[in-house]
Amino acid sequence: MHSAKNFEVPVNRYGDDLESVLITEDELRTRIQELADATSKRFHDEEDDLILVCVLKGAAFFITDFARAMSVPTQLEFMAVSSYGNSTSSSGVVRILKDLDRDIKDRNVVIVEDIIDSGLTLSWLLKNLQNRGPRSLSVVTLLRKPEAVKVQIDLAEIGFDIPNEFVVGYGLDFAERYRDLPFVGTLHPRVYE
Ligand SMILES: Nc1nc2c(ncn2[C@@H]2O[C@H](COP(=O)(O)O)[C@@H](O)[C@H]2O)c(=O)[nH]1
Ligand SMILES: [Mg+2]
Repeated sequence: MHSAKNFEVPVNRYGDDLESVLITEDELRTRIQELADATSKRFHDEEDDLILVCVLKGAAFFITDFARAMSVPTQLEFMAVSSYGNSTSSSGVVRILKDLDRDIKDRNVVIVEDIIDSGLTLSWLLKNLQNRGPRSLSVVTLLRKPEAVKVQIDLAEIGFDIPNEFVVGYGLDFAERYRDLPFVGTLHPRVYE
C-alpha cells in the first residue's frame, strides 16, 4: 500500500490546499513506463493497432503519458460517463454522456482508468463494451483503493494500491480543480468544508 509519510508537498499553484503527497511525479513516470512495457508485451504480436479507451476526465493525463510510453501502435478513444450517486461515492447506475467514435468489434481494447474506488462504474463499463464484441477487453488502472472495492474486477495492470482516502492531482479533481497537479495527493479537510 502506497502511503504519504515520506513526501513533502512541493510548492504548487494551489498554495497550501494540499495536505500530503501520496505519489510523486518521479514515481508516476517510473511506474507508468512499467505499466506500458507490460501492456506492450501483451500485444506485441498483434496486427491491428491497440485501442486505448480513456474514461473522461480523470484518466486524461494518465492515458497521454501511458500511450507515449507504449512500444506498440495505439489509437485513442474517449468516453464520458456519469455515475449516479452522492458526491463521494458512485452507485453503479451509469449514463453515457459521450460514446466511443468507432466500432470495437474484433479489436483489442484496453480501458485506461484513473482510479478504482468501489469498482461499480468500471464493472458497468466492462459489460457495456463486452457487448460490442471486442477481440479482447482488459483494464489498466493507475490507482486502486483495495479497502473500498465492492465488486471484484479482473485487472491486467495496477499502478498503485492506495489507502481509502479522497485523492486529487494527475487528472483527479475536487470540484474540477487540482487535475493539473503533476503528483497525486490529499487535500486539507478545510478545502471540503
Ligand atoms: N478525485 C477523485 N475521484 C475519485 C476518487 N475515487 C473515485 N473517484 C471517481 O470515481 C470514479 C470511480 O468510482 P467507482 O466507485 O465507481 O470505482 C473514478 O473514475 C473517479 O472519477 C478519488 O479519491 N478522488
Ligand atoms: Mg475513472
